[in-house]
Amino acid sequence: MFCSRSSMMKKLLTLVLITRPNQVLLGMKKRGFGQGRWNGFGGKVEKGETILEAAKRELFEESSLKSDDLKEIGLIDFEFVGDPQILEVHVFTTSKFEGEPTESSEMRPQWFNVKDIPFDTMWPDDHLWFPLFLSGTKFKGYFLFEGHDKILKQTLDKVDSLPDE
Ligand SMILES: Nc1nc2c([nH]c(=O)n2[C@H]2C[C@H](O)[C@@H](COP(=O)(O)OP(=O)(O)OP(=O)(O)O)O2)c(=O)[nH]1
Repeated sequence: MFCSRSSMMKKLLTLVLITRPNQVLLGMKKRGFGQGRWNGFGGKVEKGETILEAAKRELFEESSLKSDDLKEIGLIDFEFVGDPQILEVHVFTTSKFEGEPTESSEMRPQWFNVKDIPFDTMWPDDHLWFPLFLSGTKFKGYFLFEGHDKILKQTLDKVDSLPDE
C-alpha cells in the first residue's frame, strides 16, 4: 500500500468528551501517555476501524459508557520537538450516552462542573480550546510541545465544518 510521507508521519487518535448539564466527565489517566492528567476518553485508531468506531470503542473500554451520538467538534495536531510523528487527535462530544461511568485500568472517571475544570492537572493546551468545545464551537488547532509541559507554538481557529463529518 502506498503511504504518503505525511500520512506515515501521522498517528490518528480520538478523544471523547461526555457532557451533562453544566458538567463534563473527565478521567484521571492512570498509566501511559498523559498519566496523572485529567482528560477525556480516547486512544489510538486501530487498523480496520474508522475514527468514529475507534472513538466509541475507547469510550467504552475506558469509561463503560456507550454512545451512538458522538459528534466531531475539534481536530488538533500535536507535534513534539524531536519526534517526526504528528498526533492527529479527533475530538468528539455528546450528551447522549448509556451506562454508568466506571473506573477502568486506564481511567478513573469523575464529573466536573464546567466552572471547576481542573486545568492545572490537564494537558496545557486544554484550557485554550475547552471554552470552544463547551460553547459548541467547532475548532482546529495545532500545538508544538517541548516535552509534555511547554507549548512553543500554537494555532487555534474556529471552523464551520471538519473534514470527517
Ligand atoms: N486533552 C488532551 N488530550 C490529548 C492531548 N494529547 C493527546 O494525545 N491527547 C489524547 C488523545 C488520546 O485520547 C490520548 C492518548 O492516547 P493513548 O496513548 O492513551 O492511546 P491508547 O489508549 O490507545 O494507548 P495504549 O492503550 O496503547 O496505552 O490522549 C492533549 O494535549 N490534550
